[in-house]
Amino acid sequence: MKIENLPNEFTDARKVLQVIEDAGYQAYFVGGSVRDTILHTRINDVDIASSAYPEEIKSIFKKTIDTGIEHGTVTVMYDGKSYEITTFRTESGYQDYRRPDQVTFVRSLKDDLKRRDFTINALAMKENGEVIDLFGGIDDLKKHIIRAVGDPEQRFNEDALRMMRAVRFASKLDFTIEAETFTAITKHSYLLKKIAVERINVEFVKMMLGKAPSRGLNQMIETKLIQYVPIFNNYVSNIADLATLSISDYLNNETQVWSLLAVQCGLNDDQINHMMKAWKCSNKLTENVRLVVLACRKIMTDNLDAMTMYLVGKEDLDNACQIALAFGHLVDDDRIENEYEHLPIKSKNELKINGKILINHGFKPGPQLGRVLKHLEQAVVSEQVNNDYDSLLAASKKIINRQ
Ligand SMILES: Nc1ccn([C@@H]2O[C@H](COP(=O)(O)OP(=O)(O)OP(=O)(O)O)[C@@H](O)[C@H]2O)c(=O)n1
Ligand SMILES: [Mg+2]
Repeated sequence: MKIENLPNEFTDARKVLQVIEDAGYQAYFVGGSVRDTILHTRINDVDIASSAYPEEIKSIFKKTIDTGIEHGTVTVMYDGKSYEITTFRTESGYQDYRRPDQVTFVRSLKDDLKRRDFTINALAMKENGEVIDLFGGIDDLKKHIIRAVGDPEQRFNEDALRMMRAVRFASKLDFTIEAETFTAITKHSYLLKKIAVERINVEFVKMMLGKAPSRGLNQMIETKLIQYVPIFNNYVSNIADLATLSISDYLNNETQVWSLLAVQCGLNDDQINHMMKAWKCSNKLTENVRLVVLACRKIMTDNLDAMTMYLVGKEDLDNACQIALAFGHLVDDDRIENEYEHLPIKSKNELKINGKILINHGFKPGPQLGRVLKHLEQAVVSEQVNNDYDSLLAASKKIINRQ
């Protein structure tokens, strides 16, 4: 196969391949970028592999950075852009099911491709668009199949994360997992215990945001991978129920993914914190998920009030609407957006009074002042007090007298 019009992502990188070839070595595009070009889908990153050893790459280009030199990766700066170039390599050892004990640089493309995870990822492409397909990757792309390169058991023993990658690609592309590969995952699913949660997280979220997340979830249950991921091992029936919904029509981002799961598993705030910690998600993301879940539950019980909209904010309100839609709730998102737009204020900075002004009016600095401002915020949002200086000052005095 030869691809005539390479996507723009390759335009500059082609020059780098040419420079390496002119120096007498081989260089190819490898991995996801070749797969996605054949599928006509968006390319994530362009990886380059070469027969040149790292030291040789460094002697060809003026400016390089030793990114992961022990694994054979050098970053090359060329015409103001950076490119990661990895020497063809084989790997051996894998005592810990995630890292090779030894990486050996080789000159043969075939040796490099045969240690890769799936046939659709073991394609290489020359600078001129010619695709090298040594393991039937193009055929599998056509037949919509995820198939391990060579012996699937060996591939999963080398890196157990690849089992999650299989369900990720099956969902992302809406492909089936070939029978032997599927059986090998079922047999080795327990090895996922060895893998850092951060790496599982990346694949899991990509799976949920794929074309066929229900397929991915069902495969995680069938292969028992679900038993070896945090939290959801205790919610298998909730996950099975989730897989019956057409969630892919609604999910667009990571916040939605975790919020959907939290609502489906009926988690409270403490449990959401626990889930997010167990999956090593950031505090910021956790905060967003708590807000989205709060809003989503109110939307689904037709209880959405001004203060919740204010607290949650526009972006997460939109996320909450999407989750409610995914659960089949009829959501009038235009109405909700309109109500949000008409809130008297969107943030406390918009209050026509602040701590400093109140202090000038004789209020004492300290926690009590903070409470007064909080009250004012609530009163303005729920339209009990107008957002003007005089009304706010009067309301502040009333609040202080009450306390
Ligand atoms: N556990 C892994 C991870 C990666 N790879 C190989 O390294 C390539 C690049 O990996 P990565 O960027 O993680 O995946 P992509 O296939 O490029 O997918 P994405 O579009 O998400 O970048 C893969 O195509 C595959 O050939 C592998 O064999 N085993
Ligand atoms: Mg990639």
